[in-house]
Amino acid sequence: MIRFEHVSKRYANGGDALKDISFTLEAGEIAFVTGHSGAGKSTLLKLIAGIEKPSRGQALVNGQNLARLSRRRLPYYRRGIGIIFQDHKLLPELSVADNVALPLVVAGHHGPEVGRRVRAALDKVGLLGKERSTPQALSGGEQQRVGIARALVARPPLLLADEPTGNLDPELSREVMRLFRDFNQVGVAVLIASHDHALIEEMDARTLTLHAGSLVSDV
Ligand SMILES: Nc1ncnc2c1ncn2[C@@H]1O[C@H](COP(=O)(O)OP(=O)(O)OP(=O)(O)O)[C@@H](O)[C@H]1O
Repeated sequence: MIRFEHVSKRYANGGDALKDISFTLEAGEIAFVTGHSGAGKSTLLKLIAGIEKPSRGQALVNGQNLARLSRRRLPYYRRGIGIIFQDHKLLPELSVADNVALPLVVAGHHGPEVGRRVRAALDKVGLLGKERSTPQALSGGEQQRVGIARALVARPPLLLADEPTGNLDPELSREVMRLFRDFNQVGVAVLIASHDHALIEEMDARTLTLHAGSLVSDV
């Protein structure tokens, strides 16, 4: 699913955010990316999401060479990736159901199939019955679960999560992690950037550790 070979990233006005990173993530695998603030976690996810381009090395994701990803192809490439943000980025003026439906609508789906898939995604995260609510009417944990439903509604084979539990208490964090495990168990590859060591230990999953842009351990 992901193959990085000697990948480096230097921002135009900065130093090396990533240095000579090599790793693979197989289809259906789950792994954490950890490291202190500024270690390069978000940069790694941004490369995979096609938000930034690698400066050196070869990065392949879902069969796409990221250095050759054109602006025109980007929307198609992105459909293969579900992305979950710490601040979930839900649109406040839309209902929960319409927020979750967005990736399907953008991909050109319409009609009853959209409603059916939105309900199935909300059911998976335990939020059936909140379809007509607005995001503001939900708790932080519920909003995060709406973000997860939206990331997964189009059934992407790869899920990226950047500090998905940053704003949640330990119990809700565990719940979100259980959801990731469930999706992983049905074959979705999951890569989670987090600095929550307690949670990472509890999950007992593969962990890539970055330090000042270098990959210092992969266990
Ligand atoms: N757009 C940018 N332009 C220039 N430098 C950047 C940019 N984005 C990140 N950096 C730098 O790249 C390095 C890695 O940043 P990154 O955000 O990937 O780290 P992180 O591990 O995700 O940190 P945090 O846990 O604080 O989010 C940092 O030194 C940061 O200042």
